[in-house]
Amino acid sequence: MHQSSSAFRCRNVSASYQQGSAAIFEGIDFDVEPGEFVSLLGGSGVGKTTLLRVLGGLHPAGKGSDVRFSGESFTRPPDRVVMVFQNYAASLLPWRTVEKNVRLGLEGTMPSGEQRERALAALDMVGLASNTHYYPRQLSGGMQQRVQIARALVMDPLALLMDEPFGALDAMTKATLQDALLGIQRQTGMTVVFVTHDLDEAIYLSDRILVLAGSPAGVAKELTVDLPRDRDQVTTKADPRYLRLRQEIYAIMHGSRVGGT
Ligand SMILES: Nc1ncnc2c1ncn2[C@@H]1O[C@H](COP(=O)(O)OP(=O)(O)OP(=O)(O)O)[C@@H](O)[C@H]1O
Repeated sequence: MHQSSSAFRCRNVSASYQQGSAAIFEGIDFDVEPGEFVSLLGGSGVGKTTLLRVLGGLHPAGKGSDVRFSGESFTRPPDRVVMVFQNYAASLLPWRTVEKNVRLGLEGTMPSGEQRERALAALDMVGLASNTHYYPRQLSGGMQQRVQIARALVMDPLALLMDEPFGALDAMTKATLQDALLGIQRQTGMTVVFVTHDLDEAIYLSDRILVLAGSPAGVAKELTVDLPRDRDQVTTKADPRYLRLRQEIYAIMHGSRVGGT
């Protein structure tokens, strides 16, 4: 898996659900650099999922929008841009083993041996190398979400678009998967755009955070997370810079100012 000149570029991006109806968001401008981890953070209904779907070519951007991946505009999902959804349980096929679920996207594109090799490599990355023959019903929620991530990784993505992938997991499992994701990103160099409404999760994972707010929504704030990489659930979250960012973002999301900055 390799890094290339892939990145998102958004200018004046808007979207709505019906022609002529009010925009969910408008005037959105941002770039995502190759290998960067960017979170879209905001309250429920602000439009995070819709924006992610626009980046993934699954929802049309409004008139006058300019959305590009690797310098190219698109109207369908760009090659090697892969989505990971929150609802992992519903998207695994119960009659297929873990390995067969992961191979799904490769079928018909390469010989069986190669599919298997790639599936096993992806499962190894998410820590499921010894569970390849399990069926989804034999897996915990966290393991099912690991399978989903492996299913995305097997496509050799340049960019992963993740929609609250850990939203339904307990705190412990969530923390473990956050660290697994950071490890995978370091290893692959892929670009990640991550939707969450959990500000701690956004700070812990990201290089940069875009806070969406308003109706129609816009980018209320763009913050660089100046915390060292090699993050750790305990020490990173005790870092004064982490706490300052947390305070600042909380104030933006709750419409008040904290600390007078
Ligand atoms: N299929 C749809 N048809 C019509 N309106 C929709 C559709 N999907 C979402 N919306 C509306 O678009 C707005 C943004 O929804 P979206 O799911 O993008 O927000 P979100 O920030 O991801 O919310 P959440 O955090 O609750 O998932 C909401 O007002 C929602 O009601």
